[in-house]
Amino acid sequence: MTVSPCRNSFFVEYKDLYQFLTAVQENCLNNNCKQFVSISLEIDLVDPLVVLDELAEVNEINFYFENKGKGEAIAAIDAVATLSIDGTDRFSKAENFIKNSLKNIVKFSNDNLPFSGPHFFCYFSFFPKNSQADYPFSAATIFLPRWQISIKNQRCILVMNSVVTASENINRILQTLCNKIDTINSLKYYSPNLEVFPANFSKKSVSNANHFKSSVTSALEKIRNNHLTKIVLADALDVHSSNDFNLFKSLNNLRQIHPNCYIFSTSNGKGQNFIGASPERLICIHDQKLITDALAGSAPRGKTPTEDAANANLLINNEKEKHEHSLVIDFITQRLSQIGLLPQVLPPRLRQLSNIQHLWTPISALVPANVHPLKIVAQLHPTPAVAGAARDIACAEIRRYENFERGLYAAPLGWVDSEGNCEFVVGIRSALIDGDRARLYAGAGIVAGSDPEKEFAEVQLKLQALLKALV
Ligand SMILES: C=C(O[C@H]1C=CC=C(C(=O)O)[C@@H]1O)C(=O)O
Repeated sequence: MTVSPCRNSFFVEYKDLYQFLTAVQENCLNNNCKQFVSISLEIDLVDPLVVLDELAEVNEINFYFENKGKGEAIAAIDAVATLSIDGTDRFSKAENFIKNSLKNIVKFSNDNLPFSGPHFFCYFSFFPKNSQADYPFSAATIFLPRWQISIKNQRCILVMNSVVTASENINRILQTLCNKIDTINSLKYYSPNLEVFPANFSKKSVSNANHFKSSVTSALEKIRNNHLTKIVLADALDVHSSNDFNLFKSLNNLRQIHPNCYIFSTSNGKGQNFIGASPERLICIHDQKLITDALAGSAPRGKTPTEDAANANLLINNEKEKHEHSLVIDFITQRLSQIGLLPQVLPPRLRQLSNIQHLWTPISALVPANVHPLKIVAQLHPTPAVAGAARDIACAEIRRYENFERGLYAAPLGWVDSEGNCEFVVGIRSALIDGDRARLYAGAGIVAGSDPEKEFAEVQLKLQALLKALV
């Protein structure tokens, strides 16, 4: 079998790649084993969201992650290895799965390619086990994608992860890669316009306004009685559209409307997707430098610059909002210290989104090489920005007050690479999409001094920002 030509620069690497695969296969023969190869190549610039839209199949798992502000986007399509589990030890099992898989992966890559090499994509549920029996996602899913397309600094990298066995036809692997590059090269760059059509939606709150407000009132009573100091209560909105939701257009809208949020989407390979635009980074580790966000305390954006500045000023000086925020800083610094890190609290600032602004304090730390990113995720999730304080009491109360499954809402999702780099966000301002149905989720932190009316309005504001993007 001969391999037909594709992109010019691929020829440069072709000989090396052939030799690499032959050597891997020889090893498989000698040791009677199979191995994974992770091949990274630079390709012509393409929008990973377009690739996702064109190449993802309904029956395959996938993941999309974009931060427009950072000029980064990554799409992971189909899986060569997957772990789906639940339970309180889901983070440590995920860590072991990644570590064991990496022992059996051989990399082919030029140095200095961004997002090169194997990346494991992970998403977790808020609680260790979902109580809704037919909730469509496991409490933890970790996968090594078959295809990964990413953009960083205007460079586009394709990663193919594949299995090599003693009997594998190496030319077939190369032909598959070549065909994929050709297909991707033939895709048009998408014009980044907003596509907001007059919505033909019917909407129904899962709880109803009174249920939410009376839960806040009851929680405030528990706060007064010192049962807890903070609880984050969420609301869900069910939306029924006259057509199936268009994920690609909805994600494109989200990235236009929320350029400084993390846009994410993941599919379970059975037709359901979880998507959103989150302002909250759980952790990002790059070259052992960790950064995490304490994000809590909110105010609406103003309609004029003067009103906006007044709202910001009120937020920065509001004792109730500052208390709500400081509980998150205290929790994060304590939890990082417990695993031997030395957290540095950076100067506080505002995170201003299109419709809402938040108190924001980034926290940094150096991560020793022996501390896996998922150990830190396990240590931090859920922070008081999405659960409350004391955490376990708040989580038990959340189960009692909320009459829907949180599932992936407010839980970590992101990627880990083979060098200990990672990025995880908290899946807030999110929606579960199933054909023509969507369930939207958003919440608000309740502390002493919270007003049920205002908290309800804050949640509605967050839900509207998401709803506006759905088509
Ligand atoms: C729990 C959510 O937001 C959290 C993150 C930022 C600000 C928050 C607040 O001010 O209540 C929440 O703690 C959500 O949007 O679903």
